[in-house]
Amino acid sequence: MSTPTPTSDSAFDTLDDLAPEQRVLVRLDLNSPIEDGEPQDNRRFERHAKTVRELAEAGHRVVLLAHQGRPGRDDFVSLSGHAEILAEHVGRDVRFVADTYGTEALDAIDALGAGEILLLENTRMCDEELPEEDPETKAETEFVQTLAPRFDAYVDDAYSAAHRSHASLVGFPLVLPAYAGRVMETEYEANTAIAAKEFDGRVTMVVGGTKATDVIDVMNNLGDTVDDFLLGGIAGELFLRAAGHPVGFDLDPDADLYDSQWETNHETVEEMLAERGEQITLATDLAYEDEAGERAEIDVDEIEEKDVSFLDIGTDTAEGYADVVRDSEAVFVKGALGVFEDERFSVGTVTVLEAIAETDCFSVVGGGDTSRAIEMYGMDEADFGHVSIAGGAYIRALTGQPLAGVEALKRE
Ligand SMILES: Nc1ncnc2c1ncn2[C@@H]1O[C@H](COP(=O)(O)OP(=O)(O)OP(=O)(O)O)[C@@H](O)[C@H]1O
Ligand SMILES: O=C(O)[C@H](O)COP(=O)(O)O
Repeated sequence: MSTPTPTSDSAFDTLDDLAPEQRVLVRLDLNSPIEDGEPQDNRRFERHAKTVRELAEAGHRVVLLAHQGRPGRDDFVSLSGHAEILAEHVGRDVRFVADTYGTEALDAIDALGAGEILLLENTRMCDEELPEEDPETKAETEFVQTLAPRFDAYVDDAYSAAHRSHASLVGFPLVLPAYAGRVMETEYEANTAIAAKEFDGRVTMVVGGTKATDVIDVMNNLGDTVDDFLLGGIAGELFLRAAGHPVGFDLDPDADLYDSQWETNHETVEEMLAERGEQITLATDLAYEDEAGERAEIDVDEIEEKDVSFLDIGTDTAEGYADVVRDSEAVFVKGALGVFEDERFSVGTVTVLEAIAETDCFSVVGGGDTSRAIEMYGMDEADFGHVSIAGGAYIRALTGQPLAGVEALKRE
């Protein structure tokens, strides 16, 4: 395992460039799963806590901005619970004020002492935050114009939200000296490595999960960089269907996993198989639930009827993929190879992740859902080069698209 580390010639000014005793406004991404109205602890808290602790220990006054959910959805809640979880990870008190830039927020900011930490309310509760607009427009909003004069510096740690051109992400870098936080630096380095780094040996990409269009875009963008794409999940089944196997169909008329994605993507998938099929490895066996509720497996060549739902790649395929991983210099993961949340169907995802963990390769594991398999099956995150906390931003990086928040932060 080799760890991607920030380079000294960073694209950004970083915390190393920050003057002492500043009033800093810090954008985090604490967007989390919500259960019964409460945020659930996850990697994002642990990662951002390091940036926040570093700033507080250095004696800065630290004011935090973050968002949660979207208006109209169940996960659109206050950040009061987030402050408690973050405080546990930072090991210091994190005050919370249920206001973002009104009088209550401004008073709480003014009352903050050196080394103290304050989290403001969900940025998406401000009307000016969300509409996707250019940085100049966002910089002129009342939200940005009211908060900015209270601070000496803006620190952006929210790589995983950087694909959004929202006020708290792209407005402040235009009006305050802007710096990348530690999470921003590390995520940026790791997630752009596939395009930016030169690898001498085999470069492998493991792709699966439920979003076939994302997978196809990633494969098309990285076709000249990656030697082997190892496929699984829904995306893998759609490729098998294009290769003529009776898999990758919605069997339940209410389900919408395969057929609409097939309609959108089948011509592209057929072309990809015809033009560069040698780069693309498909499962040779698949797993399903038999009548006794047990995991059962079948060779793809023996599947004659479309009468079962497949929930994982088979054991032979998983071992073959693990061999490719062990022979790779770099491995990137986007999406799970099966429904790993059910232990019976975790074999593909876990076998491949364990192979990455034991191989001395450069590795990045991304996708909000997929990276949960690491702790769920007792693997040590330290055995991976980088486990990304980004979902949509990771996809955009892998498909070669610029991220508005990253562009706004880069040095002129
Ligand atoms: N054969 C399958 N049938 C149904 N679901 C599957 C199958 N294979 C994998 N999955 C599901 O794919 C999910 C992970 O893929 P997803 O497309 O959500 O990608 P991600 O990159 O991890 O997450 P995100 O894009 O949300 O950050 C897992 O929750 C897993 O249960
Ligand atoms: O959780 C995420 O991926 C980011 O916080 C972005 O959230 P959004 O998709 O609601 O904009």
